[in-house]
Amino acid sequence: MACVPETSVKVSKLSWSPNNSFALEGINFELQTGKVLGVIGPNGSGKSSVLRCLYGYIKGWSGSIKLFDKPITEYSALEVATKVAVVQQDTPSNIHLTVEQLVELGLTPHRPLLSLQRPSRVPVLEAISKVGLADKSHQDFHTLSGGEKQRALIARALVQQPDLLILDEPTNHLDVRYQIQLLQIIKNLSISVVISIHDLNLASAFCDQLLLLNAGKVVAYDEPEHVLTQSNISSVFGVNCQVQPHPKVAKPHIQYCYELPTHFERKVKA
Ligand SMILES: Nc1ncnc2c1ncn2[C@@H]1O[C@H](COP(=O)(O)OP(=O)(O)OP(=O)(O)O)[C@@H](O)[C@H]1O
Repeated sequence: MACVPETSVKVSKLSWSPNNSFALEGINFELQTGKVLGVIGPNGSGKSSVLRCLYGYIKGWSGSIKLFDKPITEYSALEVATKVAVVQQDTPSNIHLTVEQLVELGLTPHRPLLSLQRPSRVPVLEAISKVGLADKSHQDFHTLSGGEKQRALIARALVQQPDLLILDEPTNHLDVRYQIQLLQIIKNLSISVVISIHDLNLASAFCDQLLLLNAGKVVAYDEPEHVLTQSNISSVFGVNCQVQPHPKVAKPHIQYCYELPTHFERKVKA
């Protein structure tokens, strides 16, 4: 039996500077196999850029990125496609496929080249039903609501059966029930997940570890209770809040005081 590496992602000294200014500078973190890492931080702090480096969309970075103990630069495109599934932040608008056809595309990396045989619909229908779109499976993707589109793309990623799932703000179009449901599904997959997320309470409840970024640098990287401190939140996001253990899930829960501090200087890139 193939031995599963303990670490799915290991990032060391990752820097990226488009336009001669740092978008990412000296980023270090690693993700244990089967765990969920939440990437948090204010707008423009570098969350999507970190994710894009991980799935090979951004080139020209420096440092080291290893996926399952192997440098990402040594992977072929097909190897990445079979191991890593990605749900990007922006939902594409030019897909003219039904939900079922779109989700079926998730099976493509696993199909033998030139295979004419239609793959089994079972995993496709299961994934569609998991994200609550069973009644929309024949509807055209481009006619779905924003949240439905996002769930269809997540179903496509699930069908891919990746070892590593990368999700860039997957909850931003979802209502609160679907946000919780999606994060429960992700957690129950027991695969390695890197997810960027704006809702700090959801990040706290569902992520094993958090990477807090500000202006392209790591401010904190640890378990939620050590990252989501009142002082980190107010200094990075510029909001007043109180942090207490959630009464049910024993993770930090943030209550915002809906008054902004009078002095706050947003950090900008170097
Ligand atoms: N291709 C690019 N060329 C130049 N600058 C870029 C490029 N991509 C990202 N940036 C800059 O890098 C910084 C980080 O962007 P990124 O999208 O990673 O932030 P983010 O934390 O995901 O933000 P948000 O929460 O708003 O989605 C921003 O200042 C952005 O303008």
